[in-house]
Amino acid sequence: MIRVSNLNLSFGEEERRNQVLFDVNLSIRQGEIFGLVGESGSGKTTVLKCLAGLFTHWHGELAIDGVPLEHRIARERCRSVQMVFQDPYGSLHPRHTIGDILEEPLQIHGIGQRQQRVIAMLEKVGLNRAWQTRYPHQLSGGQRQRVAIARALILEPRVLLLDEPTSALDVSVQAEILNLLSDLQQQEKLTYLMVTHDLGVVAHLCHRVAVMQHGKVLETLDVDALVHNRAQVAYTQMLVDASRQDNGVLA
Ligand SMILES: Nc1ncnc2c1ncn2[C@@H]1O[C@H](COP(=O)(O)OP(=O)(O)OP(=O)(O)O)[C@@H](O)[C@H]1O
Repeated sequence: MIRVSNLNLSFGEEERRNQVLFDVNLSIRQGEIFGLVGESGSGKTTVLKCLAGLFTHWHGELAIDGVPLEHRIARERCRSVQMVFQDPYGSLHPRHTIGDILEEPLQIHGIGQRQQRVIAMLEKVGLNRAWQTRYPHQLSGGQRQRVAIARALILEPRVLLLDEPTSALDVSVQAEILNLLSDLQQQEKLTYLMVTHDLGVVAHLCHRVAVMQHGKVLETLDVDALVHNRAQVAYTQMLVDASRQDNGVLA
């Protein structure tokens, strides 16, 4: 469903050139929830941004559903791939109502029956039609992230790219949003590629995971193997041990 082949990306020119991705390879199946973990700065978000078309100067090959992605953002790509960002405070326009925020992508893509679609989508994410007239600042962090997820799904994409979707939320709200994402994935038969630093989230939600360090994928493994100490690479084992010591989520 998602294929990333020999993905390389650098920022800056000549002596300021900084290569941040080195021959990244990933192959994610239809209906899979695939995690990307690794230390800060290892390139996880950058991989998502290449797939979302937010970076276009990459080298290599990217494909969604067998269709190669071009080095520009194409309208059709928005229909098949959407991204949800970490910070629901920054990602919603503060002066637009929730109804406007959800309707805008439908308008841009010339899709009809917008009212019905907006209301149906609000209900899917656990809100209702009354939320249409509210503004982002009137919502809690969890409610904003529900709106961000609704906006990502309103064009009925098949792939969601999730960048730390719960890390800006209170612990009590994180589980709610993870459960919502899990339910939506099953109902809509979506494929997720999710960046997280939280191995507890990986254990709870993901089927497989790739471990990144310094812009490279060190290994890809089943979550079962991760949880049961069958990682091949010492760095992965170190992440697992650190997670166990921190909060016991993988204990
Ligand atoms: N627009 C940019 N210009 C220059 N360098 C960038 C840009 N975006 C990212 N980088 C660099 O690319 C590298 C990888 O960043 P990236 O955000 O992908 O890491 P990450 O693994 O997602 O980290 P984190 O978990 O902290 O979000 C970092 O060294 C970062 O400084």
